[in-house]
Amino acid sequence: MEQTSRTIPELKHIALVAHDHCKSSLLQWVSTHKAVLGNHTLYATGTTGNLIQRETGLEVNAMLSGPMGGDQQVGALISEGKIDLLIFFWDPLNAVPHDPDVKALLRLATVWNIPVATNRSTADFIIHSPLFSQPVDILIPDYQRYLQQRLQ
Ligand SMILES: O=C(CO)COP(=O)(O)O
Repeated sequence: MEQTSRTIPELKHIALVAHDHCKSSLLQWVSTHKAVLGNHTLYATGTTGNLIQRETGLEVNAMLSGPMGGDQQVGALISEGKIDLLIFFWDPLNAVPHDPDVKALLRLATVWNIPVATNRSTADFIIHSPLFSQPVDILIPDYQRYLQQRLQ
């Protein structure tokens, strides 16, 4: 696949997602970094987003709840280049009914090469990275060229 680049802007669009046993951990992380996160545009799956809003007062664009399609909505935004960073505390110790959607979300984040944290220490590394507070060029699939080649 040919690649092109896009710029992750200084003010980022950040998606926040947590499975039920990981929600308290994500809420603590968001509270710790509330001042920084408040400068960015936040998205989340339904329950996670409403809990963040309620507990921290941060404004969050809440999708549907994960099992009802929220993971897929976040994945669609990633495919459209509308999400710059994914913080997804997924639960490695409990099964969820929408496991294919979880896999699909993580897959699309990898396809579109956005930074992903699946646990708290990675989230800490990301938010403390100098790259977090500046514009960053990332390589992404060159969709237009991909389409042109397929239509030849
Ligand atoms: O299930 C989820 C992610 O797979 C999260 O969904 P909720 O935020 O609605 O709990």
